[in-house]
Amino acid sequence: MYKQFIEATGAEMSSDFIFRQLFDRESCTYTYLLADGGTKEAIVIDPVIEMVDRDIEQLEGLGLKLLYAINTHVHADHVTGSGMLKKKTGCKTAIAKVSTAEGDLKIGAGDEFTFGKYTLEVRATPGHTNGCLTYVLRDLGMVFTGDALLIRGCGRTDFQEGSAATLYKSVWDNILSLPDDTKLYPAHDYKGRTVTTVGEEKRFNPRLTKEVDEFVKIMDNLGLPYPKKIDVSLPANMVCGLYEVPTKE
Ligand SMILES: N[C@@H](CCC(=O)N[C@@H](CSS)C(=O)NCC(=O)O)C(=O)O
Ligand SMILES: [Fe+2]
Repeated sequence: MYKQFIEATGAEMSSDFIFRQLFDRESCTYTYLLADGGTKEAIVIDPVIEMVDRDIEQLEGLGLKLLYAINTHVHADHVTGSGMLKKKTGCKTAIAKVSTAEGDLKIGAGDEFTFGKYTLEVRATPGHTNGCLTYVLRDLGMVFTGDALLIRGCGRTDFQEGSAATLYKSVWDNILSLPDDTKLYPAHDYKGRTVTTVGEEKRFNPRLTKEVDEFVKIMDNLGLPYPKKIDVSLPANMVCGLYEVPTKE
């Protein structure tokens, strides 16, 4: 009876799941730490170089072993901490193959990361950049969207081979097609919000609820200034952040 209950609800799967949503105030970036509390194996999504010591403190405090530091895309606004985490913990880095960035694992749609009993599925969601990936933790209905989908918004499409029409298709086919109660965790939020759901975004996203032609017009007229750190971030993130990093050994 109890076993049937846990099979139906996924309770066994989630009872020892460790999850931390960590924030970098400067770039408004969310870094996600996921782990299996049983095996202690962990993954970090979208670390920020200045926050690596915080991430390591979290991992050590929870007694976790970091297997992978993975990126949703080549970020334009901050330098990734994935290379630094590799240097400090021995984990593997990962980034989309089509981005042509360096990383231990050059990944794409259909690839998977396993940590303990959990599996993160890789989906290609290009449009904000050509190499944007979304990570789906199906068992727990949690999705890490990078900048493809932001809460009540989406990533800009005016650089890094961005394309509004491509982004629209990516998001509708690969994210908003998931069950309505799926939780969506973005790479950034500029208004203090932390999480949304597929159902909410299908109803309330002011851009993505429009027809594709109107969406493209909206995206073509955002008029956003370029991220302040774009010139530093792009070359650094092509090598997982290990670029002109001062060595203090
Ligand atoms: N002001 C910030 C950059 C803000 C920005 O451009 N954010 C990106 C995501 S980081 S590539 C974006 O896609 N925003 C979409 C939006 O609608 O806000 C800075 O200078 O770093
Ligand atoms: Fe981005």
